[in-house]
Amino acid sequence: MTERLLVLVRHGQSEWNLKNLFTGWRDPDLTALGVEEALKAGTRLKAEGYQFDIAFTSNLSRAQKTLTLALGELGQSDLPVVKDIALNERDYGDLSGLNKDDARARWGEEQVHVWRRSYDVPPPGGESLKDTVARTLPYYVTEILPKVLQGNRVLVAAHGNSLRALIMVLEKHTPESIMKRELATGAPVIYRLKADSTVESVVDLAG
Ligand SMILES: O=C(O)[C@H](O)COP(=O)(O)O
Repeated sequence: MTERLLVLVRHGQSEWNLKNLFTGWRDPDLTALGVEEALKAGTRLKAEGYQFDIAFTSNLSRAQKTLTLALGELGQSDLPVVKDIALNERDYGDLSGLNKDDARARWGEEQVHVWRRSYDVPPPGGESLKDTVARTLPYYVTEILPKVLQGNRVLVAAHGNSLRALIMVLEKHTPESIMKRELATGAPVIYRLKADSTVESVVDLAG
């Protein structure tokens, strides 16, 4: 039977997650905790018996490092890895590098929440989740999904919002319900797809 396994994992804690800064396309490294979370993602997947045929990641170091560390724990350091800018984090535009609490003090709690979690309101100079879906979904459909449907076991290491963009489609969220779908750092979300590419089962190792 064709397995159609797709595992998504958000990178471990980054230096800028720790400093509470909007990150987007900026490229901070993982913290020591982030390294631990990435290793734990690999050991948890290994403990549950998962192995992969191909992995995808973004052009940003925090996701690439998370993938490398997880693959090391899985004993799969030589797995083919495809890196693409399409899986980068949502571009936070002018907010990039600003402290999230300072932004709340300046623009108000409500406005900052809208920028961070609404579907179609972009932060100044940046991408909304809708914009992020517009760049990640075509990549998913043309590059990732065909591999899954062919029976390859696929691991994707990327970012909170580039993965929420894919999850919106996979889990059929509405613009309202996606606002509440959070993704923990380093916690794999395991999907089995049906032959028609819809989701048969999902297990979020965060919850
Ligand atoms: O880019 C960032 O700042 C984070 O990775 C995700 O930020 P968010 O929690 O504001 O979506």
